[in-house]
Order: sequence, then structure tokens, then C-alpha cells
Amino acid sequence: MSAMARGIIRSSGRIQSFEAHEQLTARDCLFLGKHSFNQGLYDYAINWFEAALIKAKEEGNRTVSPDEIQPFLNFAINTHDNVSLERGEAGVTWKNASVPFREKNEVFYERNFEPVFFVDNLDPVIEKEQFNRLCRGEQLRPVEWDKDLGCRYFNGHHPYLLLQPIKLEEKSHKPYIVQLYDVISDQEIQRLQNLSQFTLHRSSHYGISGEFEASLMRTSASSWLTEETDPVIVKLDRRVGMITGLATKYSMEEAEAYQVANYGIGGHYVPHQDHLQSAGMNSSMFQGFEYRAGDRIATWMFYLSDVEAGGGTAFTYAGAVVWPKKGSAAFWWNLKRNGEGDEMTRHGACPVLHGSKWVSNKWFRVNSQMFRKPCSLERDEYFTCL
Ligand SMILES: O=C(O)CCC(=O)C(=O)O
Ligand SMILES: [Fe+2]
Repeated sequence: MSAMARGIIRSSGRIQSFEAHEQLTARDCLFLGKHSFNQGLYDYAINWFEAALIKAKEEGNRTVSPDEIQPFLNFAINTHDNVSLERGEAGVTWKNASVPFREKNEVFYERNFEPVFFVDNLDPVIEKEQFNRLCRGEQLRPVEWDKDLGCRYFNGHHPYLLLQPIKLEEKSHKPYIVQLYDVISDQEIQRLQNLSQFTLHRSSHYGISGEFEASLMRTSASSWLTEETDPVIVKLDRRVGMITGLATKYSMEEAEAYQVANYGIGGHYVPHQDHLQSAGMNSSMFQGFEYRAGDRIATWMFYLSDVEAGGGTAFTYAGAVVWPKKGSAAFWWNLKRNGEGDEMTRHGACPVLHGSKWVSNKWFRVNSQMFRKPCSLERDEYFTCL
């Protein structure tokens, strides 16, 4: 945290040292500590108070004195250790280091972390740790799993693409996750951004209250664009259809409209599945469009910007990460071939550390794809290619 306060984002993984132009003051760090404390993030609060103390001692133009910070640090350490002993490491409203702070041995954070992949119901604390590590760019999957992944030209599902094949990079075979390059032009991106700029609003998600809500689980702004909004959407639909072989029209209830989303610094989306069957949606919600269209068989996500640091899409159960590259798109199947949700597709949007991230998602609905992607009766059959 003290490096971060000096404007340096450092990581052992892919995100190498990155130096920002501005530095935080000791008062900024104190504020971030208080904010973390109020959110129940006691370990982060301690880190920020410690960073504030270091800064306060070095600052020429003092923004706060060390004496003002010390009581906050002491109080945070006591609270952390009491909550740890009484209530454990993490719950809905709090998060601690895995051991009392005074005995902190950093085991969870620095050494001997054993990632766990492809299990049902991964412990949420482990999943969060894996998510953070993947987002920092650590290679968590054993490298042998990646040895059969390749890059190739892909002709999609239409003769048009014989003349202009698509660059495809495999990120995982099972679940099948790929990144496709140069699938949207800079002009089309500009158009999507212009079209959405006046309607962007704070994103929501289906929450534990049973309502759609805005929360810290998803901090971005989003907007929806349909074929009726602009001819560029019709063009993109046609292209995405040729590449994937899937039906893409919102007006025919084949797929959802394009959701354009923008994440600012710190903007993220915690791990979740895109399919609806385990997102807490009950049968009464499957009315109208949801009922007729069926679940989200697959996700297509355009990356509409590069991101200077952070902002990957991390698959916590599969250990794969797709990094934003302007003009590319990620694609993965959310359902198995019998229509059941594939839990191994859990993923989240990593926090943006520097820059601004723009994406546009399209979710294909299963019912209209029945003749294009016939289902199977086998429980364990997966879609294994595009
Ligand atoms: O922005 C990303 O990288 C992922 C977004 C996502 O998972 C979603 O909107 O469902
Ligand atoms: Fe998602």
C-alpha cells in the first residue's frame, strides 16, 4: 500500500511496476483507511493506516500528523483481531487477514498458496484470493494445462469469413473460452460509445434482496443498444452471427441487446456466472422474454478499449484470464449441451488499476439456437468449439 501511495502499482504477476503521475498524501491514505474500516475491510484498513504513517513521517508539506493516525491504526488492529477471533476470517460484511494481525505470518498472502480449480462450490475466501491473484496476472493454472492451447485463423460459420478469417486465441478448452482479435473497428467503437454516452447509468445486478440493485459487487455504468438504435448494431449482429453461428437478433428474442459498460479506476465486477438458472432467479421471474428466450447459452464480449493496468476478465474456477485488447472480443459457453449451467464459467471483471475500460456484452439465448446448437441428453457433454 505504501508503494501505491507513491503512485506505484506493483505486482509479482503480469502487471509489472506502473508509475502514475500523482501520489497520495498521508491524509488521502488515512481517508482510505477509514473508508476501508467502515466497509468492514479491516486488513485493508490496517494497511492504509500503516501507509499513512509512513507518508506522514516523510511529507514535507504535512497533511496530517503521525499522532493523529496512530490511534486509528491501534483501533483497527484491535477490531481486526477481535472480529477474527469471534467471527472468523470473512463474512458478508467484513474481511480480515486469515490470522490475527499481531501473529500475521502472511501465509495466505505470500507463500504456499495452493490454487483450487474445477471443484463444485469453491470456498468463497479461496475464490476471492484466486480472483485477486489472477487479476494481478499470476499464472495459477499448471502450465501443462496450457500446452495444447493455440492461436489460429478461424473461418467461422459463413463463407464470407473464408476471405477474411478471424484471429482466434484459445484461453481454455473446458470450459471453452476464446479471444478473437480485430472483430470491431475503431469507428464502430466510437459509434457505440457515442450512442451510449447519454444513457449510461450505474449498472445493477440481480441481488440477494431479489431485486435488481446497484452495489459494490458491480461498479460500472452501462447502457443497452438494440438494432433499432443504429445501423451499426445490425452490422455487428451480422458479423457476430457469422463468427459464432448463433442467432443474434434482439427483436426476435434470439439474444439480448448489446450492453455497453464503462469501468473507471477501481471499477470491477465480482465473480459470478452469466447464466440465469443459478443466479437466484426463480421460476416466477422466467416470464415474458426470459421464458420465451431461455437461458444465456453463451457470452460475447467486445473490448472497446485497451486498459493501461488491470481490467482483465478472470475465470476463477478455470484459472484463465482474458486481457482487454481494443477491437477484440471474448467468447465462452455458459451452458453445457444439455442446457444445465456450467459453474466452471464463473468469472469477474478485475479492478481497473489505471485507465478506463469499455466493453460491450451480448448474451445469446438458448431457445432460438436449438437447430444451430442441438442439445444433448448427456449430462457431461460440453460445447468444445465455436
Ligand atoms: O467486464 C468484464 O470483464 C466482465 C463483465 C461481465 O462479466 C458481465 O458483465 O457479466
Ligand atoms: Fe459476466
